Amino acid sequence: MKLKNPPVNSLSLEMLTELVINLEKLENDKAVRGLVLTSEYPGIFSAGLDLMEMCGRNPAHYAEYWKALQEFWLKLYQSSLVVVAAINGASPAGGCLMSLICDYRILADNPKYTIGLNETLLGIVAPFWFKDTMVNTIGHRASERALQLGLLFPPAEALQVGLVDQVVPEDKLQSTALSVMAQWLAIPDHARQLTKTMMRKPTVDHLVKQRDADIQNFVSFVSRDSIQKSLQMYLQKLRQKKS
Ligand SMILES: CCCCC/C=C\C/C=C\CCC/C=C/C(=O)SCCNC(=O)CCNC(=O)[C@H](O)C(C)(C)COP(=O)(O)OP(=O)(O)OC[C@H]1O[C@@H](n2cnc3c(N)ncnc32)[C@H](O)[C@@H]1OP(=O)(O)O
Repeated sequence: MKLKNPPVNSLSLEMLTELVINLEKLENDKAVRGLVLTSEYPGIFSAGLDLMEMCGRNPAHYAEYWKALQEFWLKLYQSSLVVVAAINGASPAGGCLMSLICDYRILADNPKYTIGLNETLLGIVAPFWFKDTMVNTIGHRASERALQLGLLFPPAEALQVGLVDQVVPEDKLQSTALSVMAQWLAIPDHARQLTKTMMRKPTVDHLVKQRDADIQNFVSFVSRDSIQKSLQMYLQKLRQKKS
C-alpha cells in the first residue's frame, strides 16, 4: 500500500478514512496475507497528523478527526495481516506512530529520514496510546527520554534504540521488505495471528476502554488558545523554512 497524499502524506481526515476502507478491503480478501506500507514519494514517508485538521476548526471537527485516527490505529494495530513498513522518507510524529503499529520496520539509510514522536517540539503531547505503542517497541526509559525531548532519530540511532528493525541502502528497501515478508509468511497464519493478538490486547483494551474520554481530552486540549498559538507558530516556522 503506497501512501499518497501530496505534498507530505499528512494524515488528513480524508486520508485516514481512505486508509481504513482500504485496510478493511485487504483484510476481507482471502488471497491477501501481508501488506507492505510505503510512500509514493521517496523522501517523505508521512509528515504525521495533518496540522490543518487541528488548527482553527470547531470542537465537532476535532472530535471527528480524533475518532478517525483512533479507528485507523485500532484497525492497523489489530490487523490479521503481516504488516511491514518500508520507510522511504522522514517519519515524524503520526508518521512514526504508523510505522510503530506495523509488525516490522525497515528504514532507508539516509540522514534526512528521521523518525520519532516529536510532539513536544510542537508544544503538544503524545497521548497515552501513542506512548504505549512506543513503550511496547523501545521500552520505558528510552521512550521517556525520546518523548520528553521530542527526539527525531536518524537511521543509525533509530536502529540502535530499536525504533526500527533494520536499516538498509535506499535501493534495497523494497526487496528487503519482500524478503522479510516471505520470512513472516512462512509462519502458519493462525499461530502468528493469535500471538499478535495476545501481545497487543492490553494496549488495545487500554484505548478501547477510554475512547470517548480520549476524544474529549483531545478536543479540550487542542481547543486551548495556547495550543492553537503553538500550532500556528509551528506551521509558520515550516513555511518560513522555505524562504
Ligand atoms: C496530560 C494531558 C495530555 C492531553 C493529551 C491530549 C491530547 C493530545 C493532543 C494532541 C496530540 C496530537 C498528536 C500529533 C501528532 C502529529 O503527528 S502532529 C504533526 C507533526 N509533524 C511534524 O512535525 C512534521 C512537520 N513537517 C516537516 O517536518 C516537513 O514538512 C517534512 C515532513 C520533513 C517535509 O519537509 P519538506 O519536504 O521540506 O516539505 P515542507 O516542510 O516544505 O512542507 C511542504 C508543505 O507541507 C506542509 N506540511 C508539512 N507537514 C505538515 C503537517 N504535518 N500537516 C499539515 N501540513 C504540513 C508545510 O507547511 C508545507 O506547506 P506550504 O507548501 O508551505 O503551504
